[in-house]
Amino acid sequence: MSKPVKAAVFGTGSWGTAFGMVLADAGCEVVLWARRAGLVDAVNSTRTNPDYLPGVELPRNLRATTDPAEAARDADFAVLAVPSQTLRGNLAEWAPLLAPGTVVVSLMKGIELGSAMRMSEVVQDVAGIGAERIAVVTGPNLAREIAARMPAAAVVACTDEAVARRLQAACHTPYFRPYTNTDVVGCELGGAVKNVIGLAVGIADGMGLGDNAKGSLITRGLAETTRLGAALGADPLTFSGLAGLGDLVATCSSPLSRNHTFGTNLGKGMTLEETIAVTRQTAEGVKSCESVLDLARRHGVDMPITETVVDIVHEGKPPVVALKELMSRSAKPERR
Ligand SMILES: NC(=O)C1=CN([C@@H]2O[C@H](COP(=O)(O)OP(=O)(O)OC[C@H]3O[C@@H](n4cnc5c(N)ncnc54)[C@H](O)[C@@H]3O)[C@@H](O)[C@H]2O)C=CC1
Ligand SMILES: O=C(CO)COP(=O)(O)O
Repeated sequence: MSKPVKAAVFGTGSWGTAFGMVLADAGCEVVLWARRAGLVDAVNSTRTNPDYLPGVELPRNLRATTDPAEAARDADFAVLAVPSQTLRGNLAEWAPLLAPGTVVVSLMKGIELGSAMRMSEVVQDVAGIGAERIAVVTGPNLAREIAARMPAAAVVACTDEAVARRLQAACHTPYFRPYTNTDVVGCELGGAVKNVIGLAVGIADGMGLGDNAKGSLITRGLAETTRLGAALGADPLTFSGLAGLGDLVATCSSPLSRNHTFGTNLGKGMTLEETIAVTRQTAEGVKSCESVLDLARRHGVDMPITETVVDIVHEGKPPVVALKELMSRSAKPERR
């Protein structure tokens, strides 16, 4: 019998834990790395993650450790599931622990502030490994639904299709259906910008603007994501797939989405401070709206919805004023 695939998951939050379950259900031996010993003890002794996925029973072939070296040892895949803005610092510690053959997998949907780098670029920069050893998992994958083993499709992207296929096999279960893609740039941008559009739709929902506004924001949000992608060399068709439209639909319709909920609270009139205070998990779009806009400006791409989100979230512009400005932009053809 062949040895089981070993996966280390760095980050025992909502998605790290839920994706660890997917890998375990697909037959991998999974080790989660967590910062806090208390959480590691809970995972190993009660087979639950009470902080992030209360009430969900974890598979037997999944355990946790606070020791990154133990997690990384002999791993076929090192899966990264920490907030995007902490990745650089975290990976500086973990990269020396990775074996030369380990494939690094990013679950993160963000753009780094300051550098405007995608997560796979940060991995390349910090770990010094080639693009053929870096993969991305993205798509409409709300962690709580996946942890309940509700059906979903996803994209596993790597410039090396053979590596994408290996990862596909490692995370394919009866309820989780991964498709391969070699357009890493498009897949990462789809995930990162959808969080920003999710904030915009949440704000509109909080303001009670209705479903036409939601449909309009999703579609025009996808248009500006596609423009950015085209400028960065992505395949525009990626954005009509799971990493683009699929993820937007899930995030923008679900009360489980942190970005959508964050936006809804702002749209209802909460201040930024109040909204942050009631948000317990990572809402990536809050920081990444600024780095996405930075990236767009570096490439001369117009992203009016993203700009509006930055104005509301970081410049304190009242949503009603921002809406008026967005609606009174000059008339344009739908495609340009
Ligand atoms: N939750 C979801 O449904 C999905 C999340 N994602 C993406 O996955 C990434 C992780 O998100 P979640 O797991 O949902 O977030 P989370 O907030 O549930 O968990 C984040 C984890 O990172 C750890 N962490 C926080 N700061 C850290 C630091 N400075 N150093 C090391 N670890 C730190 C936390 O302790 C926690 O274990 C994000 O980029 C998110 O956009 C992608 C798809 C689905
Ligand atoms: O990316 C997600 C679903 O695919 C999760 O969205 P939130 O981070 O907004 O919860």
